Amino acid sequence: MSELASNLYGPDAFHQLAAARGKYIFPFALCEAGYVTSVSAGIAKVSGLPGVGFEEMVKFSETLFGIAYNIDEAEIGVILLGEDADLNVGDQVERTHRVMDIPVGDLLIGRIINPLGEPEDGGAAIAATQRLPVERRAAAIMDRAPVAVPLQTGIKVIDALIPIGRGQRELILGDRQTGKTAIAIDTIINQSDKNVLCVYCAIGQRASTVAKVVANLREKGAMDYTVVVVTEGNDPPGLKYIAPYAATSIAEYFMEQGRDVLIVYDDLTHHARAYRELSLLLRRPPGREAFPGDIFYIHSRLLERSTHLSKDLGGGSLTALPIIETEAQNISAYIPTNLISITDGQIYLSPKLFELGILPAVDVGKSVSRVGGKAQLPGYRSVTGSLKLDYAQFEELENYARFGTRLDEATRKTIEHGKRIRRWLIQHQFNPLSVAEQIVVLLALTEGYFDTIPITIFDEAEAGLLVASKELPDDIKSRLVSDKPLSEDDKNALLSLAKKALLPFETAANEPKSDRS
Ligand SMILES: Nc1ncnc2c1ncn2[C@@H]1O[C@H](COP(=O)(O)OP(=O)(O)OP(=O)(O)O)[C@@H](O)[C@H]1O
Repeated sequence: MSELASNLYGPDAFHQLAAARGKYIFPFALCEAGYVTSVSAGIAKVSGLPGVGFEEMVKFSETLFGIAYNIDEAEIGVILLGEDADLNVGDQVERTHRVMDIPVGDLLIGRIINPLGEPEDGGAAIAATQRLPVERRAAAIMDRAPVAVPLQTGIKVIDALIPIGRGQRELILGDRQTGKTAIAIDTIINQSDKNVLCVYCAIGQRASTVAKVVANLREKGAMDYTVVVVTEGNDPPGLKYIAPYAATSIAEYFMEQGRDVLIVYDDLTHHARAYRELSLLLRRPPGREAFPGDIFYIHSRLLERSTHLSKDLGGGSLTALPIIETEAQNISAYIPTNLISITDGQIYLSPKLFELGILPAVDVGKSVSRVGGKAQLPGYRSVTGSLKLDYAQFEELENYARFGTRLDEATRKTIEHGKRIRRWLIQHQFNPLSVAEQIVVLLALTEGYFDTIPITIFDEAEAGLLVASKELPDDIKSRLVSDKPLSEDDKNALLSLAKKALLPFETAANEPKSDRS
């Protein structure tokens, strides 16, 4: 039955089967069909499909499909993958004998599609020759290689202090409107010359927000190497639920070709809510915050698919940047803690820093990268030495300094140094910096060259040094991005360049009284 049935929908395949068997088969076959017993927002209950498998696609009409999700003897619960307006009790449902899949391939680059593989950019239908199931098994442990190559984001605070490696899962979390999407988009934009393909998966976002993101990607030329998978806020919950899995299959296809891929899930809070909605409608028992018991599993099986494949499998990588929205800075809520424990680190965005205009509003103390440090370029490691510690000390001392306490010389110096680190970490959106540009300034900063420059003219001084760094010999520039630490000679060359470039900005007094930053 199954061999025959799997060919029900392909007449050519049917005749091939007949020829292979060498006997005549009637060109029609029995079809297993049931009927709809109830319909509720995004879910249909169906009776009469005794042979249906878990996650099998079922067909309601030429345009409406669903995924069999709750399999009971009497009835199955189906997640609808489209609008249910025309679906009525009593309508016929057929089995398709296949699981849900999505077109994959180079044809998708530069396109905007929905999780069913249909174009959303007004372009031609996707004529991909290959399809992959949306739910796939993650690579086995022996098929994985350690994370060893950095994924440069072009964002100073991340590349210097919370580095990300190719194949890593790094969570971006923070309250609403704290710049989460901005970090992901800047990272995509920075991949223009890095040979990294990108997949941006918008889950349950407002159409205007997605349009803005796509416009920014287009303007910066990033659509040339990006696929956008989109579901909007008013889409059925079934589409929102499958969106990240479909996007991951598209990304995995490229990874399995040996390419480096970056995927952004924006955001998994909407995904978790869509799954909660479906689970409650399917009458699955609710748990904490009314989420079903397998809410951890839906995210862990998704993020486990991001990895760095071993050389034997082509050496491709899939780096994931899942985004989660917190409420009232509560990072210990259910979904954020789940995601924190699944991923290899998190970048926490603080609304307090955002209000102060310290953008990107990354809270360095609450952010961590558990595997990226090993992948960070040695050039960074030679210069970032005490940066994190100096900054943490500054943040601690800054609180005391607020009370107007009289400060000793050492404390005052630590605070002045910390202020300059903070100033350096501020970076405008759409302004990614190259590795060389970051390391040149970073070295001068950690060596205290900026401490004698009034903070009010810090930006001008930094810009002056960046202009001067363009004159660096090419061999030094290439060594900055190599896999070797900086030699003493190179360090000295960089420092003497910094000294010369910063000289005009220095003043005799290194503690401006009008300093308000
Ligand atoms: N580094 C930056 N420099 C300047 N503006 C920034 C920066 N980062 C974010 N912004 C601005 O902050 C606002 C919020 O950013 P964004 O939309 O990325 O936040 P979000 O946390 O993703 O929001 P939401 O919760 O709605 O998803 C935007 O107007 C964006 O332009």
